[in-house]
Amino acid sequence: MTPAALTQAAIELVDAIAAAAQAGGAAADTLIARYFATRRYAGSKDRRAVRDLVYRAIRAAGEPPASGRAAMLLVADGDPALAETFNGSVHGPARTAPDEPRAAPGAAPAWLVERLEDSGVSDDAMAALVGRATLDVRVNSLKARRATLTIPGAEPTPHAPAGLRLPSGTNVETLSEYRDGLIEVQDEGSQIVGAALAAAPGQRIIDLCAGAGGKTLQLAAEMAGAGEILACDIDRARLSRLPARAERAGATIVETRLLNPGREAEMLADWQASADGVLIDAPCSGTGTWRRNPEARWRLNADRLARYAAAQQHVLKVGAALVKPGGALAYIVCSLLDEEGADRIAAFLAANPGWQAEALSLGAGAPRGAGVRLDPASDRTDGFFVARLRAPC
Ligand SMILES: C[S@@+](CC[C@H](N)C(=O)[O-])C[C@H]1O[C@@H](n2cnc3c(N)ncnc32)[C@H](O)[C@@H]1O
Repeated sequence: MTPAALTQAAIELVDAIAAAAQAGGAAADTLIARYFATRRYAGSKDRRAVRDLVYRAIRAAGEPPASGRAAMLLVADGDPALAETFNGSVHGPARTAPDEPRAAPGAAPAWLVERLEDSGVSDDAMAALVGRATLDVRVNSLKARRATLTIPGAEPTPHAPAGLRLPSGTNVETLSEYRDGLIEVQDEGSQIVGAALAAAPGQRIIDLCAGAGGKTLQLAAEMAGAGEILACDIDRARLSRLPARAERAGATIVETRLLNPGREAEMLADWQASADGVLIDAPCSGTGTWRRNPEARWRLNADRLARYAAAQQHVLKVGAALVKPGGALAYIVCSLLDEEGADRIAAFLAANPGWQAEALSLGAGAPRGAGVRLDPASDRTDGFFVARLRAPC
């Protein structure tokens, strides 16, 4: 494909991605894969180049752009070679008109910038939220030690004891260490907050919002494969991926239980007030993971955010009832917004006298409300809020 044709393809894709984000449609990666499935003439180098342009445009435009072309022109303003591809050639974009509008630059839509500012998120952290993510894996201590793994280009992550940072673009799934369950893809921030429960061997632990089990497998490793973990979720597709991952990781103490929304307490009656620890990796807006899905900030609106807060309050209530007297509850969201993090914990503590927030020393992050917050500017991780609460005895 010619450079102009690459630009045109990227413009078409940004159009589709912006429309889908606002209509609750497919994610950018899915749309890019679909686009190329019907354009076999594009080689792998072309696909990489288009994908790179698409993500540069998504990252640059804070508000959903009026068009893919307006977003690409914004990027072209800082890239003369890209600007030259607006040359009116056969498969390329039309020439730029005088005073043609550009998409609005920024880290996020204005209403979200305001909410992030209200949550004490600095300009640097906001800009880093849409930067490029690192590629981190967690060494599975059930099968391996970080010090003895020799993955080309891998460096220990600065804070998480089992983390390795791989060169960007590494195809992890082709590594024998991955196939043999010695490593799992997991951002360093996720490893740091996942350790906040401080689960120990022999304990009975519930991972209430386990999804496909990223943190369940971490808990199993921290527990040295001794004890019991019940991994739950309301999403059948996600939870069904966990048993195969657990088998690969040698995590034999994990059982799964699919919950019906609204009937969680009933379906967990056998675990009421009996868990040593409950991990709640709550459903959230994912503002902390925009580095990986920058179009997600075009997807969010105030109603959705309010629904997340209600869901968070709900899972906190369900999870707290499962903790035994004196047991621990760790609450995590991959968001920097107080309304999903610090405010949810403040509301829980106000409504549940006797519960106490504990000080956390995670080696990263900064105090926020009753918990700790990690951000991509200070910690070079995805953004997270985490708090650990102790149940009354
Ligand atoms: C942030 S994701 C979990 C990610 C996962 N812990 C990991 O480390 O990969 C949040 C999960 O909460 C689940 N969820 C939402 N509402 C729930 C509920 N009422 N009970 C249990 N799980 C719920 C969602 O289906 C989703 O999989």
